[in-house]
Amino acid sequence: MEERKTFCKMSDVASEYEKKLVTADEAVKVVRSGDRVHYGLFGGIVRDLDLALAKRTEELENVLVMDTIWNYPEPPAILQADPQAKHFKYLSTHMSGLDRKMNKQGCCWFIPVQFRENPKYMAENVGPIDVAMFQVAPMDQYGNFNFGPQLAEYWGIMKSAKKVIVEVNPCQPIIHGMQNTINISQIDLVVEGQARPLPNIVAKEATAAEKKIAEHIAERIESGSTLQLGIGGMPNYVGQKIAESDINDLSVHTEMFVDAYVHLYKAGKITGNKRTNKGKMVFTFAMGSQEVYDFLDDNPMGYVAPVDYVNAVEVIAANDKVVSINSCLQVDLFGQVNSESAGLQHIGGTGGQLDFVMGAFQSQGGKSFLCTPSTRTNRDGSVQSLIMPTLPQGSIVSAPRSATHYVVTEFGAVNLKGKSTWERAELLISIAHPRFQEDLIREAEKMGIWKNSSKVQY
Ligand SMILES: CC(=O)SCCNC(=O)CCNC(=O)[C@H](O)C(C)(C)COP(=O)(O)OP(=O)(O)OC[C@H]1O[C@@H](n2cnc3c(N)ncnc32)[C@H](O)[C@@H]1OP(=O)(O)O
Ligand SMILES: CCCC(=O)O
Repeated sequence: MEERKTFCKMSDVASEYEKKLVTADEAVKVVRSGDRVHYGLFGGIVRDLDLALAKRTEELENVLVMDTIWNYPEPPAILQADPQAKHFKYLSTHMSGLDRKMNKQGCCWFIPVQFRENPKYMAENVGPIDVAMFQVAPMDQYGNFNFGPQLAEYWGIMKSAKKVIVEVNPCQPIIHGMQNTINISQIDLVVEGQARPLPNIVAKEATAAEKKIAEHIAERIESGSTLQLGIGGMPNYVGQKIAESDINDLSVHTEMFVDAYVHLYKAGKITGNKRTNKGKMVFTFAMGSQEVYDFLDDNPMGYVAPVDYVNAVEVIAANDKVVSINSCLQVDLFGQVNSESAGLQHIGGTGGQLDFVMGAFQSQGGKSFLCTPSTRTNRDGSVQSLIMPTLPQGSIVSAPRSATHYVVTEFGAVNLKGKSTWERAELLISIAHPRFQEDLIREAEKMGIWKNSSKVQY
């Protein structure tokens, strides 16, 4: 990005806005064949600009378009216009269910990332970003546009962006925090988009196994903890269990802000009495129901910050009793955790899972929990154990065995830190489904990681 003035004089703000204001169709004319375009993050991904770019499909070749998680119900307009990916290649640094579907159809690719490092990848590694587009709230009297409840790697993207286009969405809430606005002087073009509510992500109801998992975790949370909860029915149910318990004096330092925090706040459980950013609920993006966005709107307790701050291991660890709760897909008997793939099929990125696993462990009195139901019923009706001897071919190790702290299934929670290979095998088998335990013991014996065997049996 060329050097830009940081701020506009207040008297210039309105005229600068008028000069830069164009329609979506005019704005996307800056995109050329071969360009790399960023579409924005989470609930700030552009819609009107996507529709306008789709109209140019036939005249463009080899345009790379990046996002994080596409959360709208229908695919991007550019891919509806170009389902064979002949003109646009779509790339995601995480992937939602819909991104996964597009991936299976061959028109969406994954970029593996460690979430805290995303700003640096965007600034220095992906190559120049020719056009960065993202949604913002309407401009204020000082010429600043609020990014809404998503910040993560925006400033990294801005460092390498040659052109910056904002799509104003009056439904973007105003979020308090650090580096949470961009000035009109830092923007090339402004498009006034439609007022579109942010994606309403309602957590699934927790299953019976997830409820048991949540209970095992809630038993291990002490008053005075700082929480990081992931997405889904299980973390939400943990929130519900805490709200009903006598656990008190909780704080929030989390990657993603979800509904559970609103419920905990309403139950009087959040005091914000932690060491860093006292009184603030710190996050790098919010994704939840409309209640989350309404709660955070102009709420001085909310504090959005860049992901290289929020997810930095030392920043997480600076608070005491950090409790990190995330889901995974499979765990092997060494304690290696796969949260990303079913064999070769990509499911979702690891995001900030490892950042919080490491940060929580380093925090005084901290704990991280990686959770999975003990079994999965496949489409053909067969049941498989998700505690397995080794991860299947093609699986991704998201948390290495050296990092894994607590693993939780509906049968209990075990702490693997400092444990030998046979102790790990024993602990993990103790929380596997009973119908698979004998098989797992036999496999552990063959692998040389059972107490009475120290040699691999070929
Ligand atoms: C966003 C945050 O959580 S912030 C904190 C840190 N980040 C993370 O922890 C990221 C890593 N974790 C994740 O991405 C998620 O928690 C996941 C993918 C592990 C689980 O997410 P959930 O929403 O609980 O999974 P869900 O049950 O909806 O399954 C998602 C997909 O994975 C498939 N799947 C789930 N479990 C398995 C499994 N054990 N084996 C194979 N496939 C599986 C499902 O079939 C589904 O596929 P489909 O939508 O293509 O049919
Ligand atoms: C994009 C990051 C989301 C996650 O951590 O899962």
